[in-house]
This record gives sequence, C-alpha cells and structure tokens, in this order.
Amino acid sequence: MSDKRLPVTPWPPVRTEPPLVHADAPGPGVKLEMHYVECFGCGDVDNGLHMHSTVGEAGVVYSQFPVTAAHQGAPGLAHGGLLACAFDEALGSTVGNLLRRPAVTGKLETDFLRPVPVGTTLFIAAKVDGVAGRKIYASADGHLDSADGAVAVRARGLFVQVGLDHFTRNGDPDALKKFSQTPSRRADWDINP
Ligand SMILES: CCCCC/C=C\C/C=C\C/C=C\C/C=C\CCCC(=O)SCCNC(=O)CCNC(=O)[C@H](O)C(C)(C)COP(=O)(O)OP(=O)(O)OC[C@H]1O[C@@H](n2cnc3c(N)ncnc32)[C@H](O)[C@@H]1OP(=O)(O)O
Repeated sequence: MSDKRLPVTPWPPVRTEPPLVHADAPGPGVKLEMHYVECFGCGDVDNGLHMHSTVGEAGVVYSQFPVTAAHQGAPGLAHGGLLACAFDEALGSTVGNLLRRPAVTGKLETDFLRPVPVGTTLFIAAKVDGVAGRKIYASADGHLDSADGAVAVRARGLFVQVGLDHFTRNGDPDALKKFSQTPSRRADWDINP
C-alpha cells in the first residue's frame, strides 16, 4: 500500500525530549488493569470497547480492541469514531502508565487505511514519541487480527499534562476516589511537569 495518504508533517511537530519512563511504571509483560471501571474504552461497560493492554519491550504498549456488532458504522464494519476512541484509549493508557503523569487528549488524528470488519480484533501498538513540558506526543498503529497484520488505522495524539484537580473540578468531585477504586491506582502521581 502506498504511504501517500499518511501525514508528511514532522512528528512530533515541536522539539521534544525523549520520554522518561517513570521508575514505578509497569514493566514488560505486565497486563494493565482498567484505569476506571466506567471507562468506555477499558472499563466494564455494556457495549464498550473492552480493551486490554500489556506493556511490551522498548516503551511499546500493546492493546487489543475486539470489534463486535455493537461497534458498527457501516453494515459489518467498525465505526470510525469508535476506532478513534480505541486509539485515544491505547495512547492515553500508554502515556498514563509509562510516564505516570495525568494527562488528557488535546489532539487526536487518525488515518483510516483499511476497513475494520466486525469480528476482527485490532492489535494496537502505541508508544510515547516525545515530551515538551506539559505536552506529550504519542503515536500508534492498529493491525488487523494479529500483531503483525496489515495496518488498518494509524493515529497520532497530543496529550497535555494536567493536575489531578482537572478531574475533580471539571468532572466528578469524587473522581479521585473513583479512580482509586481500581486497585493499582493511587492519587500519588507526579503532577508537576
Ligand atoms: C484520563 C484518565 C487519567 C486519570 C488519572 C488517573 C489514573 C489514570 C491511569 C492511567 C491512565 C490510563 C488510561 C487513560 C486512557 C484513556 C485516556 C483518554 C483521555 C481522554 O479522552 S481525555 C478527554 C478528552 N480531552 C479533554 O477533555 C481535554 C479538554 N481540553 C482541556 O481540558 C484543555 O484544553 C487542556 C487541558 C488540553 C489544555 O488546556 P490548559 O489551559 O491546561 O493548557 P493550554 O491551553 O495552555 O495548552 C497547553 C499546551 O498544549 C497546547 N495544546 C493544547 N491543545 C492543543 C491542540 N488541540 N492542538 C495543539 N496544541 C494544543 C497549547 O498550545 C499549549 O502549548 P504551549 O505550552 O506550547 O503554548
């Protein structure tokens, strides 16, 4: 397949430092827990994406999105918005777990290169590409049905580090308590850039 459709803009788009994996980050082979039970991407939600992620070598996090009939856009095919959601989850999980810096998606771009049929599983490989202050750049490839299957979707995201008060102030005042109900989550994250 020609790469003519892929972005030609430099990535990351600004000068960055290499990502510093946190000393307490889960290591290769560790299966990541859902970050929040009500998360549409990784939580225990009816018709959610039910994504599972595992830390790989060299700062890569592998996530799987099993595409079901509940995720259709066109008949028999995954909805593009839900595919973008899967990448938001995979990239956010990579940033959150490896850097242990609370961050939200500022920008997410996706290239849909091949259709993703219902019944397939998208194997997503994500990594952090660079950090510039609060700005964290990450990217991922989504492969059809196996880790080395054809690339169907590619994504690039900018995550912006926030204080934990972002979630209590803008969302649920009990957000931190709810996050911490997932056993591996603690409110003792590094919150300063
Ligand atoms: C999410 C859970 C985290 C909870 C933590 C606890 C446990 C988690 C554990 C593990 C995590 C695991 C999994 C996470 C999985 C999935 C995560 C899904 C994430 C989401 O789904 S999250 C929802 C969608 N997301 C939003 O709901 C954001 C709404 N938004 C805002 O809340 C503000 O907009 C904010 C905070 C983004 C920035 O606001 P702000 O005032 O703090 O800062 P400011 O505007 O100055 O931006 C600072 C620098 O970023 C540049 N910048 C910003 N936006 C840009 C853009 N679009 N394009 C280009 N550059 C951009 C500026 O240009 C500036 O750059 P510079 O410094 O160079 O000037």
